[in-house]
Amino acid sequence: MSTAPLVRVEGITRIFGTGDAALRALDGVDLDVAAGEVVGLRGPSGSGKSTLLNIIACILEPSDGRLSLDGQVVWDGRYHVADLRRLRRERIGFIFQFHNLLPFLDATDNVALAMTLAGTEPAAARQRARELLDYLQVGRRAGAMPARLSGGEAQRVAIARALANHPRVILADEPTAALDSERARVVMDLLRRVAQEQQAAILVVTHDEKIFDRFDRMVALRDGRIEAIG
Ligand SMILES: Nc1ncnc2c1ncn2[C@@H]1O[C@H](COP(=O)(O)OP(=O)(O)OP(=O)(O)O)[C@@H](O)[C@H]1O
Repeated sequence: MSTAPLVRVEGITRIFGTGDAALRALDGVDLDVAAGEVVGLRGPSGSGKSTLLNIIACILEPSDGRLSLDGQVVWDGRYHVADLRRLRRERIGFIFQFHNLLPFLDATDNVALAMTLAGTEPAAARQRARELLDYLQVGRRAGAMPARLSGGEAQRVAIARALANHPRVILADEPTAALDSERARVVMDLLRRVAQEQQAAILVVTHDEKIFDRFDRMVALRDGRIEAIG
């Protein structure tokens, strides 16, 4: 296993628009996230948090800089990965503010689908889905449809789905915003456990002050630049 950080962002810049309308949403951002680390990313609205997350997820192309994942240069003026969709599916787990579960599939099948799309055989996918739901302490809701899950349960199912293909990089955009303090802490403690036990690198965008003490490190963005690291 390489000792390089799982996520390495070097001088990443993203400009939207051209000419007078050009906007530097990110301006030379450097950030490393190591295996086992849970890093928080905060900053005012419009400071570039989602832009950075989308660049690390290879959903959005940078304008300049270099992005490496697990020691491999992924972008440095162009992508060095032939199949970006496969990279996203197999190496990156994404957790959103709202769980985005498919309403017509139960909890198990929501998690299993992520695996069958990546080529896992359906019975094996369902078995691993149930194990993951147990791991996230929501196993007793394995057969429930999303509409019947509480916010905290649904978010834990969404985390199980994000973990389905053993990603080493997990990106979360406001994962606790819709949860009360206690449920938010449960979700964060589970993410910490995932980071440690699976040696994953986890980057979480958050405005949620009630979970600030749950991060190994907090990074603040302002106007597309890293403001402070604490
Ligand atoms: N596709 C786009 N086209 C043009 N401008 C964009 C686009 N996406 C983002 N921006 C601009 O880039 C800047 C950074 O946006 P971004 O969504 O990354 O901020 P954010 O910190 O995630 O904000 P919020 O907390 O409100 O979600 C903003 O000024 C935004 O308007």
